[in-house]
This record gives sequence, C-alpha cells and structure tokens, in this order.
Amino acid sequence: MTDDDDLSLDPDFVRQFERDMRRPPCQLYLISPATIDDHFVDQLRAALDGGSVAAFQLRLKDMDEDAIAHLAVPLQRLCAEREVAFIVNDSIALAKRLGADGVHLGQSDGDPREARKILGPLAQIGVTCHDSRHLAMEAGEAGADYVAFGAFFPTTTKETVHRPEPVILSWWSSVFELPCVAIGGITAQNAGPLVEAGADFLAVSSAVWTHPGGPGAGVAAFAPVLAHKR
Ligand SMILES: Cc1ncc(COP(=O)(O)OP(=O)(O)O)c(N)n1
Ligand SMILES: Cc1ncsc1CCOP(=O)(O)O
Ligand SMILES: [Mg+2]
Repeated sequence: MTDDDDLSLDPDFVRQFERDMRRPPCQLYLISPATIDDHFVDQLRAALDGGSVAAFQLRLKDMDEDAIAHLAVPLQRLCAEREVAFIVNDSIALAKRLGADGVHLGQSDGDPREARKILGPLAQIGVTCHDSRHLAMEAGEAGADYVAFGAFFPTTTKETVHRPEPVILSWWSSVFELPCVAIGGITAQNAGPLVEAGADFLAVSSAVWTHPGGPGAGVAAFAPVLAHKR
C-alpha cells in the first residue's frame, strides 16, 4: 500500500468539519448598559438597525424591580418587532413577570432547574460559567440553553476575576452541542480568536454603546468578524 492509498482523515479536520456542519454562524448578543433612562429605546433601535442581533439582555444593576419593569416595556416591544430574543438578567421572577424570552443566571442568581419550572420549556436559560469546564457541564446537566464563559478581556463594565482562554470555547463546542457565549471586553478588533475558537454568540456591551459612530456603527463593526471561519 502506498501513502496515496491511505484514506484516513486527519481527526482534527474531521472534528472541525463536523462542528461547521452542525453549528450556525456566530451571532451578536447585546447586553444593555447597567443604567439607562426612558430614551434608551432609541439607542437600542439604532443598534438593531446596524445589523443582525440575536438577543438583547436587559442588565440593569441596583434598580428596583418596578423601575426595571417600567423601562423594559418599550425595549421588549422593540425586540419582539425585530425578532430579537429579550433576556432578563439576574431575576427569574422578573423574567416571569415580563413574559421575557429568557433569563441569564450568574452562579448566585438562582437554579436553572427552578427557572425552567417557573418559566417553562420554551424559555432561554443562560448560565455564567466563568472559566470553568465543570460549571459549564453542571449548567448543561441542569438544563441550561447556553453556557457563558468570560471575561475574555479586561472590561470596565463589570469587576471580573476569571480570565478564560479561547481554548475553552473550542473544547466546549467540539464536545457539546449546547451553544456557548463569550463575554467580557469583546470588541470587533479582539473578537476574531473567540469566533475562530467556536463561540456561538459574542455578548457585548460597551463596544456597542460607546462606539464613536453610535450603536448602529458599533453593531455593524462586528459583521466582518462574525463571518470568520470557525
Ligand atoms: C451572557 C452573559 N454572560 C455572563 C453574564 C454575567 O452574569 P453574572 O455573573 O451574574 O454577573 P452580572 O451580569 O449579573 O453582573 C451575563 N450577565 N450575561
Ligand atoms: C456582564 C459581564 N460578565 C462578565 S464580563 C461582563 C461585562 C460585559 O460587558 P463589556 O462588553 O462592556 O465588557
Ligand atoms: Mg447576575
């Protein structure tokens, strides 16, 4: 037998091929600023006009639930019009009250199983897993719809202590079908390795809301990097 007769394929090539076949392209997951006012709906509209966005997370910190519920109304309506999933941060009860499409839970924000019981089978439940394969597998077993790893880069949006490497995304996406989200200091300039490693979603806040050209330009700037080969 000659080398030409060896029909076996490189296992890395096969793994990559299989992943490409079953995973849709990476998409943008917008995170709101930590404080907003009644005019923010115009900012969100501008952002959504800038390009494709899969999900919007209402992440308002240090605000009571009634105030968040008030601010949520026009944002949720806009998301519904644009077919963008409306995700509430931190609170299963608020997600239920608003009839949101889902909830994002940090490690101390509640149990994904409880969220599933309260929000039902169609709710999108996400779980923060920092830089931990173990937490991600636990979240998957608890019925999460996505796992989130981060912070990949320094960020001023949140104090962070964990700094995963992109390889956690390649490991996750080659072993599990459950989508993975990358978060933390992500910009159009630094996102390439995360997309190439297999992130299903880039969760982004300040790179969009503080973009010098406005939020629409902030979203548009991600289009080329989202098209990177994974
Ligand atoms: C998509 C996504 N990933 C991670 C987080 C962080 O959640 P958490 O650790 O609970 O921190 P806070 O956002 O609540 O400050 C997130 N919100 N979204
Ligand atoms: C909520 C959160 N969780 C980990 S990093 C982070 C902040 C994401 O915002 P930015 O994209 O501005 O770094
Ligand atoms: Mg939280």
